[in-house]
Amino acid sequence: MATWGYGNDNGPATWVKSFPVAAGTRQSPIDIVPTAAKCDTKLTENPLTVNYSPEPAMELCNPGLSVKANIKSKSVIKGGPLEGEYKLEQFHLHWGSADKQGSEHTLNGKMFPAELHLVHYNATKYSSFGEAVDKPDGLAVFGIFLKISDKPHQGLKSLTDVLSEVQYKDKSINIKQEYNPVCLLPDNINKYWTYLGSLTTPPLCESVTWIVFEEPIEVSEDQMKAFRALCCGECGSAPIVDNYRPPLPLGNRQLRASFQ
Ligand SMILES: NS(=O)(=O)/N=C1/NCCS1
Ligand SMILES: [Zn+2]
Repeated sequence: MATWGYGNDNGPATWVKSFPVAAGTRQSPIDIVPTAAKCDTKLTENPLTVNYSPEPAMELCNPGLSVKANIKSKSVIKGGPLEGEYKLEQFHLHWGSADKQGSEHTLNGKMFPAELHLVHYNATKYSSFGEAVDKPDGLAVFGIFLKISDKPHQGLKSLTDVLSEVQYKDKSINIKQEYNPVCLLPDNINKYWTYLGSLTTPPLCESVTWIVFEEPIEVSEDQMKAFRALCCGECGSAPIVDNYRPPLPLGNRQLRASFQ
C-alpha cells in the first residue's frame, strides 16, 4: 500500500482512496471567515484554561512528514468548547516551501507560512490517545498561526536550534533543558475560533474539536529555514515542505468565535 504524503502521487487529493472519511462532512482544515463566525458567549462564561507542566526531557522526533514533540508530563486544558479535561499528547507543525504558504487553516483565504498543532485527548472519558483518536469528542487541537518577524520566537528557538540533529527520518533527540510547551502559546488565548472537525492527516478521524487562535506567534526567517531543512527520509532525501492539507468545505457546520 503506497504510503500517503504530500506529493503528486500520494497527496491530499488521493487520500480518499485509502481513507474514505476524507469525503466526510466534518473534515479539516477549513477557511476561517471571521464575519461568518457566530460569537458565542458560552465560550467566555467558561473560559478556556491551560495548565501545562514542564517536560523534563522532551522527545523531539522526525517521523518523516513533520517534526513532532512527544509529551509525557501532565499538561491539560479545559473549558471553552470543551467538556472534561483534555491532556496534551504531542505537538507538531506544518509549513511551506516559501512564506506565502504552509498553514492548513486559512484566514479569509490567506495562508500563513506555518501552523503549530498542539494535540490533546479527552482524558476524562478515554484512557489513552489511541482510544480517543476515533471518537467524536476524543480530541482537541490548538491551531496556532506562525508569522514572520525579524526576531526569533524564543520558545521555538530551543527546538529550531537542534532541528539539525533530527534532520533525517526516524531520528529523535531529547531536549535536555526543562521545556514548558506553554511558551508556544500566543499571549492572548481568549480570542479563538472553534468548530468540529477532523485530523488533517490520515486517518483523518472526525474526532477533533478545533481551537484556532486569532493571535499568531512570530518566528524569524532563519527559524523557517530550519524547518525547511528537515528531510523526509535519509541523507539526500527531499526536504519536508508544503506538508499541509488544503481547506475543506465548512458545510453545515457552525464556526463559533470566543470574541466579537
Ligand atoms: N494535523 S493533525 O494534528 O490534525 N493530525 C494528526 N494526526 C495524528 C495525530 S495529530
Ligand atoms: Zn497537524
